[in-house]
Amino acid sequence: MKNCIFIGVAGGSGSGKTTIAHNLVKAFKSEDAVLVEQDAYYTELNHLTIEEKAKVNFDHPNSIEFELLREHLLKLSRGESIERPIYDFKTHSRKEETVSIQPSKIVIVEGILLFAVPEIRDLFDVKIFVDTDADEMLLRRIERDINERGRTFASVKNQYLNTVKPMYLEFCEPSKRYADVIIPRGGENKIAINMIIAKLKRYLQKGVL
Ligand SMILES: Nc1ncnc2c1ncn2[C@@H]1O[C@H](COP(=O)(O)OP(=O)(O)O)[C@@H](O)[C@H]1O
Ligand SMILES: Nc1ccn([C@@H]2O[C@H](COP(=O)(O)O)[C@@H](O)[C@H]2O)c(=O)n1
Repeated sequence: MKNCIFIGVAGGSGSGKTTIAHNLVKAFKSEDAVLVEQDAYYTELNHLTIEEKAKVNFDHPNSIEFELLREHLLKLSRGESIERPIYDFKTHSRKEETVSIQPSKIVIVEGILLFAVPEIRDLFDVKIFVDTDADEMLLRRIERDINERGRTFASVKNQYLNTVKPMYLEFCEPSKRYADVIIPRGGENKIAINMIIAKLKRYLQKGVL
């Protein structure tokens, strides 16, 4: 018997997944909803130099330790806590420390490839796809990667053309077909976010979606 419901929030990089996922979590008491980010599960690449790491295709499903993510989600569903890794985008590696995440009635998971991997997709009770225009996603990514992830414009441009865009078209965008709800325009779509919150509040009161 599952002790929680899983809400998956997928969409392209820069589409607004993190913003939406945080807005959802914020609407509930801290013991009722938790967030697990797919980004925390990027595979450790200790055998590579930082220059080699920067060239890795981080948008292919093989770059993420989905087995560990699945194991952690199943633990949460059994009412057990997890130690979620912490990923550092500046060094392309996992930190030594972890974050303890307690089991909760609502578990929100966000990430670009959640619906592209059947073993993960199948866990979700509700699948939300954040659908934002490619030009807006790219502009947000350029700003964020330069300001927060220690990148240059040239590195963002090369990565976008070589891996981000082709992998989005191959894996992420086609996975939209599995979504139950598609949210246009991303993080600031308050009407869509409030409708989902209302549905989840009803689930907490009545135990049904
Ligand atoms: N609707 C929006 N309008 C403008 N900027 C936004 C919007 N939604 C998100 N952003 C900004 O774009 C960047 C990427 O958003 P984020 O939610 O982190 O996307 P994702 O998790 O899909 O990569 C962040 O800096 C965020 O503040
Ligand atoms: N070392 C890394 C690992 C991942 N990325 C990029 O992150 C994107 C996914 O994160 P979002 O928050 O944008 O959903 C993905 O597109 C990877 O290219 C990276 O640049 N470096």
